[in-house]
Amino acid sequence: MTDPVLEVRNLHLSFGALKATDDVSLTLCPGEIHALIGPNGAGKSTLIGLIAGNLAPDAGQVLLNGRDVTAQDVAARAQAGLARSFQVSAVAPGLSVLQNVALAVQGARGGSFRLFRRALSDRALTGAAMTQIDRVGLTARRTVPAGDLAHGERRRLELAMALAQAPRAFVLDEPMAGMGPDGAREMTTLLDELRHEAPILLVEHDMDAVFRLADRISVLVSGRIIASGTVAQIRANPEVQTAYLGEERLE
Ligand SMILES: Nc1ncnc2c1ncn2[C@@H]1O[C@H](COP(=O)(O)OP(=O)(O)OP(=O)(O)O)[C@@H](O)[C@H]1O
Repeated sequence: MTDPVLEVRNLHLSFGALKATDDVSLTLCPGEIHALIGPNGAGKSTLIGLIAGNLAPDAGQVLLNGRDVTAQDVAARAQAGLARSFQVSAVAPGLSVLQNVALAVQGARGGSFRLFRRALSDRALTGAAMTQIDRVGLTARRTVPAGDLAHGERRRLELAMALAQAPRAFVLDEPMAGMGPDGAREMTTLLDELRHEAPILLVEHDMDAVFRLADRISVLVSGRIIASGTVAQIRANPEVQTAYLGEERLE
């Protein structure tokens, strides 16, 4: 079996008496989309925070490419290849799409942001940035200030910035949120392509998208993973139906 790119081992985190993360283990393997679903308050954001390094666990480990990163902060995990997108955003609204992505490329190469102006006139940098902009379908919008983008375009910009960091794993927090049906379909197609770049841990409430994209689904309820399996297994799991999906949503 291929080694997981991202592995979470027996993570625990309590807020006072509340067990927000209760002995959670999961893996993310090359090429896959592993969806994490669960009702509001199940602990999805907490788990993402533990994986990305915003939160420190009471117990357990996070491994990236087999290396224990539990003691590392957000920046160190990002440098190690963990690309988290959508809730924490570094998009500068006054800068163009191209400038934002060029800065992300520069940051990934360890460049100093004080060399900002030089970065924007560096052809190698802008060339690398354009490659990612083309991939997410924003070529025609490259000179537009990020602050003027429509919601779905902004999400694509954030993906281009994540791609610029040559990620080893994506952790995506509700990429379909706030999108209409067309936007959600486009994002679904894009994520389906990106999984080959780096596997995706996907937190998403849009069950159509989850059922279309996920190779595996883990269901989180009250901080615990109550089931993990393929789309077919999860749809057929009676405990999942009771706890979360509801029979009507499975039809
Ligand atoms: N900093 C905190 N202090 C105390 N309790 C917290 C804190 N952060 C989260 N919680 C609680 O932990 C539980 C899990 O919350 P979390 O936000 O991780 O759930 P979620 O699955 O992401 O929910 P949603 O789908 O609504 O975003 C909730 O009961 C929440 O109220």
